[in-house]
Amino acid sequence: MANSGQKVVLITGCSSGIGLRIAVTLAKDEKKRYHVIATMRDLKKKDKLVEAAGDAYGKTLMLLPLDVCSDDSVKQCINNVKDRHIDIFINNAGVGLLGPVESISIEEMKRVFETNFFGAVRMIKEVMPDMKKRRSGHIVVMSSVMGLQGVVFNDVYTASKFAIEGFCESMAVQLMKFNIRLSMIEPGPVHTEFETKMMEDVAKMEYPGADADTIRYFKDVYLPSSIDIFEAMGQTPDDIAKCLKKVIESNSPRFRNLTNSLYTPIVALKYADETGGLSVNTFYNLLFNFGPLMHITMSILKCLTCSCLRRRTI
Ligand SMILES: NC(=O)C1=CN([C@@H]2O[C@H](COP(=O)(O)OP(=O)(O)OC[C@H]3O[C@@H](n4cnc5c(N)ncnc54)[C@H](OP(=O)(O)O)[C@@H]3O)[C@@H](O)[C@H]2O)C=CC1
Ligand SMILES: CC1=C(/C=C/C(C)=C/C=C/C(C)=C/C=O)C(C)(C)CCC1
Repeated sequence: MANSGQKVVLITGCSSGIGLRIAVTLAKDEKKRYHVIATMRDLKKKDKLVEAAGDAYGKTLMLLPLDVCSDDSVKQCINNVKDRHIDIFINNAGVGLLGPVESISIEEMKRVFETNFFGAVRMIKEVMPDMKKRRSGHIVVMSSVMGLQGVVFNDVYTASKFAIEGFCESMAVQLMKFNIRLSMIEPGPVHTEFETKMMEDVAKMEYPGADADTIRYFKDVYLPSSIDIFEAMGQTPDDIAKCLKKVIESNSPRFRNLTNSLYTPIVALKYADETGGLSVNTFYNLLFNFGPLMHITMSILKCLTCSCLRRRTI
């Protein structure tokens, strides 16, 4: 149970990746300011989290089952929280989807929206009324850089993150009247199971309905560039957890939070040209004209940021 003075934080999708690291980081806060309720849809997957939490498990961290796609599961979980009192709600659960749209069934697309959009909305609907009554609370939504800028062959995933961005942009104004903060975290590539799961799905893909050229652009042009970008720009779940901790500990939390400054110029393109031509053309050139150069550019970038050159000059 939370001590008086401790903030109750509920997080979705804590079986792996970013959610797991956020749960552990907050539960291990040196001043013990947080009582963390880490949730996952299948408690059989708890071992990694429990191990990473160490001594904090059972003290500042507890577990509850929660599937964001189920009304019953969401209600039951929130009803199991003492007085339904949640100070900080972190909506992290999410799934990816990659590939030519022609090859993806509408059912698969709906699953992505069910989790990334309706899952988040279902959670917010459940926790928000109690926050409104108390005139306090902070809702943090794990969006993505793909909630701000579309990325080729990520069409449906991008759409699901744009949807939640639009929802939050509208909600933030109303919530401010109730003294409830709303923040979004917008990471670029992060090394988690998200990446592994998508690559496994891609390896299994047979691309029904897609023509040979589209498959070639996806497999031989997009995928190698994407792997280069993950290698050069990829952050760790710990980077994201630290960024989120700063956001929840700020006196005036930012609404939008890009975690990787290397993405700022990419996102800025659409605001620099209201016709949208600049961003579409730049992305086209980056992928189809400079794609092969991407590997070299990213290797140089990686080298510069890993500080090996700087170390050698000392
Ligand atoms: N990795 C990346 O490059 C980026 C990720 N993000 C976002 O970060 C968030 C976390 O992803 P990440 O940690 O990378 O990926 P992981 O795949 O490691 O983690 C996703 C988590 O979401 C959970 N989840 C999926 N569906 C449900 C559901 N219906 N109910 C409850 N939990 C569910 C998974 O649980 P289970 O184990 O049961 O499947 C898992 O715990 C996502 O919202 C993602 O879109 C944003 C930008 C970049
Ligand atoms: C920037 C960029 C690319 C790829 C971006 C990627 C791969 C982003 C991944 C973001 C993730 C994984 C977000 C998760 O929510 C391209 C299209 C290769 C070429 C053009 C420039």
